[in-house]
Amino acid sequence: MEKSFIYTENMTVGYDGKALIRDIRLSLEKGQILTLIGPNGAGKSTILKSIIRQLKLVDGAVFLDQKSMEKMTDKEISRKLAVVMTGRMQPELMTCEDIVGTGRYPYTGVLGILSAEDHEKVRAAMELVHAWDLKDRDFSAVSDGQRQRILLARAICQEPEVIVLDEPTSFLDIRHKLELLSILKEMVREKHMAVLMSLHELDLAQKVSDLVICVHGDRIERCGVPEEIFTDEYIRHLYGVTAGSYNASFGCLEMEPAKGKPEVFVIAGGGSGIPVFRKLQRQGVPFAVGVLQENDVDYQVAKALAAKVVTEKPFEEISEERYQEARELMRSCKKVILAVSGFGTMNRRNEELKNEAESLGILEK
Ligand SMILES: Nc1ncnc2c1ncn2[C@@H]1O[C@H](COP(=O)(O)OP(=O)(O)OP(=O)(O)O)[C@@H](O)[C@H]1O
Repeated sequence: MEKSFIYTENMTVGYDGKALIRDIRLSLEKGQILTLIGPNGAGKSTILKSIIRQLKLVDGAVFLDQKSMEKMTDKEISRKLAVVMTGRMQPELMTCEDIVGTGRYPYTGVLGILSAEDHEKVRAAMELVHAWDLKDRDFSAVSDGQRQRILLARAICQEPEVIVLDEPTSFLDIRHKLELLSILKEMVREKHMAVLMSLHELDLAQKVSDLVICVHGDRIERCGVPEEIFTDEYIRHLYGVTAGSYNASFGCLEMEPAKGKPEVFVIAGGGSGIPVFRKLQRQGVPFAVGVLQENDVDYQVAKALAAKVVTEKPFEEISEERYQEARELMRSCKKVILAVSGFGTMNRRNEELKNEAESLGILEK
C-alpha cells in the first residue's frame, strides 16, 4: 500500500539521546496543511528540527516520498523539502536577493551559479511575498518580519514538494500573516504541495490547517481536524489556561471577568453588546446581561465577561420566568445600559425592561 508523502515511524525526539516526546506518528499527504500546536516548551520546534534532520532522532524514522530520510543526500532532500526556521541563518555580506537565490542551489552546478531562469524564479518568489524592494538590502540588517518573508521566498523558489515552517507568522504584522497563510494555501491547492508547520496563533491554525497535532507532555496528545481540536474545553486544557478563557467559535481569547456583584445591567442583542461588554471589562465594572438567546452573537462574549447572563433558549421568545429573573437582576443594579437599537418579536420583553429602567431613572442616557 502506498504510504503518505511524508510520515514517521515510531519517531522519538529529544536531545543528547534523551527522549523528550515519544512514539510520534505523523503523516501528511500532498495537498494538506498539518499544524503543530501546544504550549511553550512542548516540543514543536524539536519535532520539526528532527524531521528536517537538524537534530538526530532518538529513535524511529522519517520517510519522505517513500524513502527513509536517513538514507537520502542533502541535495536529494532539498529538491523535495524546503525549510523556514526562525533564527537559523546569520550570513554576512549577503543581500536579500542572494539569500533567496540560495533556494536555487539544489538545481545549480557545484559553483552555485544561477542561470537567467533561476534569477527570474528568485524575482518571482520575492515579488510574491512583496519583498522585491528589499533585494539589495543586507540580509543581516532587515527586520524580523522582512527576514521571515525573505526566507519564505527562498523556500518558494526552491520549488519543493513539502515546506516545513517553524512559527512562520510570529514576527509578521496582520497583513503579512494573512498573506503568508494565503500563499501557503495557494501553493498547497495549486501546486499540490504539503505544508508542515507550528503555529502559536490558534485562530489562524483553526482556519488554515487540514490537520492539527497537539503536543503536550511527553507525547502527541491529540491529532485531528480543526473541528475536533478547537473546543473551548480542550484548548483550555492543552494550554493550562486559568486566567481568562478561549472562545473556539471566534478563535479569540477573553480576559477574566471583573469580580463582584453586578453593578451595571446591559440590554443587548445581535452584536450590539460586545463593545459595551469589553469597555465595562476594561474599566473593571462587574455587569449582568439579559435576556439573551443562547444563539445570539452577544452571548459568546457575555458568557466570558459578564458576572451573570440571563439566557433564553435559541430561537425562543423570552419567557415570563426569564423576564422576571432579568427584571429582578436589573433592579439590583445601579445603572442600565441600552446597547440594542431596536426590538422585535424575539426580544419584545427586553423593551419592557428598558421602559422600567427608564421609569426607575437608572437608564443611562
Ligand atoms: N538544545 C537543547 N538542548 C536541550 N534541551 C532543549 C534544547 N532546545 C530546547 N530544549 C528543550 O526542549 C523542550 C522543547 O523545546 P521546543 O523548542 O521544541 O518547544 P516548542 O514547543 O517549540 O516551544 P515554543 O512554543 O516556546 O517555541 C523545552 O523544554 C526546551 O527547553
